[in-house]
Amino acid sequence: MILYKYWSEVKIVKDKMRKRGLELLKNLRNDPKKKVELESKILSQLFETRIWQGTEVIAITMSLPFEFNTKPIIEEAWKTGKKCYVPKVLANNQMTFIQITPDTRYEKGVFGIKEPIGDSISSFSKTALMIVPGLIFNREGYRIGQGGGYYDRYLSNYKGITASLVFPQQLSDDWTPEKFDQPVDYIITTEKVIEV
Ligand SMILES: Nc1nc2c(c(=O)[nH]1)N(C=O)[C@@H](CNc1ccc(C(=O)N[C@@H](CCC(=O)O)C(=O)O)cc1)CN2
Ligand SMILES: Nc1ncnc2c1ncn2[C@@H]1O[C@H](COP(=O)(O)OP(=O)(O)OP(=O)(O)O)[C@@H](O)[C@H]1O
Repeated sequence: MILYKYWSEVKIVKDKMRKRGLELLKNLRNDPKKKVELESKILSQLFETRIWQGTEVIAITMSLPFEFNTKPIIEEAWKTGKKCYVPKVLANNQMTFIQITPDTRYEKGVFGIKEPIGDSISSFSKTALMIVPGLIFNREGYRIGQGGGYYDRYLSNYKGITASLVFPQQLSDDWTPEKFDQPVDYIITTEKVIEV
């Protein structure tokens, strides 16, 4: 961990790391073979965990092309009888989760992220497993996301289990989390599952 002279340096460093994270994900997208190879290793790690096997509900994003492809996870969840929920962005940097099924229709929201059409109440049990997106992660489970604070806000009231799927290059301890940053419970990498 680094000590900062000025509080604002924390934000400056986080912002640099965020840019770096975005850049490395975009580079990985340009090497689809490598991306699929890393993703399938991480998926095998995820599907072996008891947190995956033991949950009946998952909350997950509809991924953008440069992000970890979540489609195989949603399909595996349905195949094994789990319910899936995805975020819908609301006003004031809040979000809610809506259940999807193979029949769900989508519209594009902010950033072109697919969101289910129509509204429905978010309600999933405390035993849900939430797969949390991010750009950079440290070994204590703290993350730097796209910068809206959506997950930090949501997770501050969330009681279930959280895990993130992390490419090797996304792991970095060269930054300091802020007071409001919410760590995830599990970091799932190509080689191992880190319980923080
Ligand atoms: N696939 C996917 N879905 C996701 C996320 C994600 O990281 N990936 N999110 C993870 O959080 C939430 C959406 N995140 C968003 C983050 C920023 C902005 C956005 O409009 N940013 C503006 C201005 C930022 C601001 O006003 O604070 C911008 O960047 O110009 C929108 C959505 C929920 N869904
Ligand atoms: N619980 C909270 N309540 C109110 N504001 C918050 C909360 N958590 C974070 N914020 C605000 O959200 C802003 C963005 O936070 P940050 O830069 O950590 O986003 P991020 O973690 O990258 O984004 P995300 O959580 O959407 O992936 C910060 O300016 C912060 O003040």
